[in-house]
Amino acid sequence: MSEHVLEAVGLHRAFADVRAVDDVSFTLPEGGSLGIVGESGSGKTTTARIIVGLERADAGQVRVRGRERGARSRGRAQRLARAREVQMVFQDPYLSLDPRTSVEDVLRETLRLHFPRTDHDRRVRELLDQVGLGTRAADARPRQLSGGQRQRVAIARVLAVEPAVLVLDEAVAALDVSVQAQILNLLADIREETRIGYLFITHDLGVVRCVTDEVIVMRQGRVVEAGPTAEVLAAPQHPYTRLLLESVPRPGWDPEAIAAARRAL
Ligand SMILES: Nc1ncnc2c1ncn2[C@@H]1O[C@H](COP(=O)(O)OP(=O)(O)OP(=O)(O)O)[C@@H](O)[C@H]1O
Repeated sequence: MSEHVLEAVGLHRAFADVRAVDDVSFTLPEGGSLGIVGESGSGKTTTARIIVGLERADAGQVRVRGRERGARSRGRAQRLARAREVQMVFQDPYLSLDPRTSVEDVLRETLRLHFPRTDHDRRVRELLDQVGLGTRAADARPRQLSGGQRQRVAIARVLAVEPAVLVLDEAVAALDVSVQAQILNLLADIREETRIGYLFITHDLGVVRCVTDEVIVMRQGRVVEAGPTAEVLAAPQHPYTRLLLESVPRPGWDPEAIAAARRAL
């Protein structure tokens, strides 16, 4: 068995004449956390969507625990098994939560689908507990919850599937800074407990610093720098990474300042 829970090898994806993803490779160790950073349009989301299976690659391979992730799965059992390999948390959980379904029912639906023969009462309580939602939240509908609570529900739902890898695409970008910190702490705790591997897609170097062990920096579809997060942030080798670091107005980035600085690069 591979020591890497996730491997991306030579991924390519073009849209017309735009090379959105241009020979991207990386590995994620079991229980590890890898950040993908880069400014808007650098290819982060397309890479994430290929990993999850929402987008096809023109070339390259994605392997989970050493097994190639096929393009299409036939049959229900295969589709469910594939879903258990990689799950995704999006920026806005509101869009992916049904407004009429209570938190508890969201979790029950997922558990029924993936684990029809287990005790769901206990597991629902465990999941709520794991994401720091009280039993009172169990009956709530999404609109009755704050943004941070909704993101906790989205995280509980993906944990219910017990995935090998969690892809988080700007998962805290829409939240207030103090709530961001709570969710990032929660994700760090969950990683320690579950050993699920994280792939963090973000434009925010603060997030990368907080929750990743390794980072890759993308520019125009290519990986321009890769390494341990602490090293890359402390001593960036590529001018583009240095530029990204210099253009960080806390707590996030100002895309216009980056664009202006890039033109001067
Ligand atoms: N479905 C699509 N059709 C055409 N072009 C696309 C499509 N998806 C992405 N692109 C293009 O591919 C490039 C990479 O986009 P991508 O969304 O992956 O970058 P990103 O780094 O995630 O940016 P952002 O942070 O803004 O989401 C961009 O030039 C984008 O316009």
